[in-house]
Amino acid sequence: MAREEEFLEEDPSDTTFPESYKFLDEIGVGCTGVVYKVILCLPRNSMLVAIKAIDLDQSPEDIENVERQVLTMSYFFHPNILTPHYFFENDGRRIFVVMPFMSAGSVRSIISSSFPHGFSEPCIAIILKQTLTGLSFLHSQGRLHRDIKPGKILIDSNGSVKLASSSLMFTNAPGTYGMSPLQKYGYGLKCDIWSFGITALELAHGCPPLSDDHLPPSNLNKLSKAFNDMVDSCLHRDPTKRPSAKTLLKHSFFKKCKGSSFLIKNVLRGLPSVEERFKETKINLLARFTTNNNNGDDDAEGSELVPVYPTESTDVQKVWFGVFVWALLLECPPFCCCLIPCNPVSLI
Ligand SMILES: Nc1ncnc2c1ncn2[C@@H]1O[C@H](COP(=O)(O)OP(=O)(O)OP(=O)(O)O)[C@@H](O)[C@H]1O
Repeated sequence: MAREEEFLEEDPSDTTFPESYKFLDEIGVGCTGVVYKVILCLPRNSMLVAIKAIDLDQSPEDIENVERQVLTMSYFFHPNILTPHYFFENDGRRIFVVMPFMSAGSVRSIISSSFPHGFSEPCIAIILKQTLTGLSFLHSQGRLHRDIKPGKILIDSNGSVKLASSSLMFTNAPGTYGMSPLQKYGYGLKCDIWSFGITALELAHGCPPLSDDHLPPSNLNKLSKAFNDMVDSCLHRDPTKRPSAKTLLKHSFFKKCKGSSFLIKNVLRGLPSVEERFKETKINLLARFTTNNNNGDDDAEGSELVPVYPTESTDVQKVWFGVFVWALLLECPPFCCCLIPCNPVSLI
């Protein structure tokens, strides 16, 4: 029996005590808390897992809402969806979500550490195809993802790719931000396709279309027609004209997709561990923070240094503005159809 299946058969009550776990390292941080690499210490089945500690003080949601969302996520079983094993509350302030440990971490952290100018197209195709397969599954269940981005795409050491989520939503969830246009026009799932297109650009260039000066990277035209055409279709200004995830999977860009071994050889081999990469990110941020704090500011000396953790969330409006400027600068880029006003709601 696979170790993961053994773990799931363990008496759940044993796995919902913090004492059952040994916290090893921080491996990431999100908007709502820190993610740790952890060993489950139960005598029979010790194994590596990841635990996301959702800090309820930082979360806009109340505890019942967070628990309901995590519970919903745990019902989705698909090879390309990261399904949490368990969750439990700790001291009334944090919810620990226990999930499979994806040893290569997120695509965002891989890009930041080792691929600042993006991946080769065969690698992009492997990552995106598995992501899209997971997304297509969610959509077939009538669920929106709402947060497709490289930070939510996780890779394991065997090259398998899983889509993580903190907040899956019912397509007809009432009263939620951005939901009214979705309900009115009935194309809610297509906002995930838009985000998927932006994610594809980020994988190809190492950054989303929001760099400080908004200039497109110099290698923008080196991408194949199939890639540009695929992104183009995702970023269509009219959501009804964007393909569904299922249709997109049939796009020629994914036709000759290579296997996971190609990803292992060309991306994962030699990659620093996820904890080393996170440590490096923190050091870099602290250094940048220190420099900014001391630049021409005499009063900064002696002032208290507060380390700022990187959050991997992107400022949506900035991304859209970035795409807008890229499209203008390239005159007739493949994704010029996304020349739209920078109003998030108009895009959804
Ligand atoms: N299961 C996991 N295995 C390995 N690394 C993970 C795992 N889950 C998260 N990480 C790492 O931690 C980082 C932060 O994850 P997290 O889900 O908190 O980010 P986030 O997208 O900002 O979250 P949210 O917006 O839901 O708070 C990821 O980008 C990834 O590098």
